[in-house]
Amino acid sequence: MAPDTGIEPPVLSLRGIRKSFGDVEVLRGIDLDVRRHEVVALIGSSGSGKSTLLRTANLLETIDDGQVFLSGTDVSDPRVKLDAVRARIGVVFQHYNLFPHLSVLGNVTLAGRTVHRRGKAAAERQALELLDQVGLADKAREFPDRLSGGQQQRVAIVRAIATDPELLLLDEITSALDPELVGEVLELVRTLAQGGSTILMATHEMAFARDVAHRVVFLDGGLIVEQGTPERLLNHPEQERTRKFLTRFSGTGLTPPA
Ligand SMILES: Nc1ncnc2c1ncn2[C@@H]1O[C@H](COP(=O)(O)OP(=O)(O)OP(=O)(O)O)[C@@H](O)[C@H]1O
Repeated sequence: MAPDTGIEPPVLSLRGIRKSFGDVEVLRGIDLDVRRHEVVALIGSSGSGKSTLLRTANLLETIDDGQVFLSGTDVSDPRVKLDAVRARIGVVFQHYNLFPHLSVLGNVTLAGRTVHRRGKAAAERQALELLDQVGLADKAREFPDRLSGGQQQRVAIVRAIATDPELLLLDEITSALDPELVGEVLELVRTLAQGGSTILMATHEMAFARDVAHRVVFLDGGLIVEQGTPERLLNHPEQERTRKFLTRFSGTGLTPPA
């Protein structure tokens, strides 16, 4: 689905975000918009601040300076209730973080019940529908430790979308998976992207970013160095730093940049 043309405010708008840990300034003034139905891939070296950026978007990390707007509302205003903001954003982390003492159905149902105060029966019905759509209905009564990593991560994604979030933040969601399990998780993200979800994802999967993202953003030294369509940025980077990063990446033999 094509991104919104710009009449509505962006779903996410980061303005002048700065964040330090001790003496180290990890984000040094980040401006970034994500429009409705847009899929934005955040790339950069390990330690460049991708996760920190995602965490500031969800207000899991306090910011030192700047503002975070969600659909036009300044949610970094201290008077805004954090839970209400987080309920509007789905987050999936590298490690699936499923509740081990709850079944798959329990994990997915809990999200709908907590955020939307849905009744148990309605939440379970919706959870089962979602699990069915991703081919995991037969795992509904299982506990997470009986599932493969790929299946657990797909459940984590279903849990994140069970609340109908305005924005999905995906933080290196395939990094902890065995290579043979990566495909099934990426396939689910591709389906969500094609269905019009608004997604900001930190990823090392360049081929996937090229395929699925509308825009790729290269982060380095706490700044956005360059951004553009996947084709432009990955094939014809304008900045020396982007070129170096992509060359280094291709040198690993993992995910060729072009
Ligand atoms: N809670 C924290 N306390 C102190 N330093 C932190 C904290 N979180 C992150 N950092 C530091 O901030 C920098 C950026 O980390 P971040 O995890 O955002 O990078 P990243 O680009 O996501 O890396 P990776 O690709 O390895 O996940 C790193 O130097 C990291 O050590």
